[in-house]
Amino acid sequence: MGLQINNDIPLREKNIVLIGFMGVGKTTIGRHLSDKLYRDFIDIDQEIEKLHGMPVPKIFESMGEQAFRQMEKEFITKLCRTTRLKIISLGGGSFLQEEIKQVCLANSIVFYLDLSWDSWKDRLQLIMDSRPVLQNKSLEEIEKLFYSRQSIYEANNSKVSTDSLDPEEIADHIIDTIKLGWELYDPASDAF
Ligand SMILES: Nc1ncnc2c1ncn2[C@@H]1O[C@H](COP(=O)(O)OP(=O)(O)O)[C@@H](O)[C@H]1O
Ligand SMILES: O=C(O)C1=C[C@@H](OP(=O)(O)O)[C@@H](O)[C@H](O)C1
Ligand SMILES: [Mg+2]
Repeated sequence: MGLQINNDIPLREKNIVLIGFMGVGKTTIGRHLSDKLYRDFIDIDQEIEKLHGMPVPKIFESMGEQAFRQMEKEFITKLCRTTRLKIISLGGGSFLQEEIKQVCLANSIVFYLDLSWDSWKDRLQLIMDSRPVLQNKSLEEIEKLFYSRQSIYEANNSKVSTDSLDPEEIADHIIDTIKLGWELYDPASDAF
């Protein structure tokens, strides 16, 4: 069965969902988008952390990755079905779950932050300690994981190549793209 787009939500009110590999900047750029578009920002990892009162690595350690994936699924599914006008940054592994992918594509505008491996590996030290999936892996193993996940992010509405752009430039690019879409496909709406 093909994807069923939810046409009950006006395009301008759809949540904007950011996807991409760990460390590409989903959380950082989501915050910029939220400031620039005057919309609430929801970072799924941070919501799960608040709910359980511990950081993601601790959740992985004490409850296991399976439990974390289940929380991700429940959280994202509910948000996508019940909210509008939000900026939502997912965790890099969430699109591995088919149900999450489907619910995001059906109800929101999905933006892929695409960063090359060469640029990404310069960022590894910044994120290494806070990403349990990267623990105890060699650079070669991480590279394999990086490439093995690229295809899952190809399910998107739009993507931006983020190499050599700073977060503000990336956010501006996303806003330009989204506004063009609004003007083309939802010109009559008075919403934002
Ligand atoms: N465009 C960018 N250029 C340089 N560094 C960036 C950029 N975007 C994010 N970063 C840095 O990369 C790290 C990971 O960013 P983060 O937003 O947490 O990524 P994600 O949520 O995709 O894992 C942070 O230290 C952040 O400051
Ligand atoms: O890719 C992954 O499997 C994960 C990515 C992380 O989020 P970021 O993509 O924001 O780093 C976080 O959800 C968790 O550590 C697992
Ligand atoms: Mg993040």
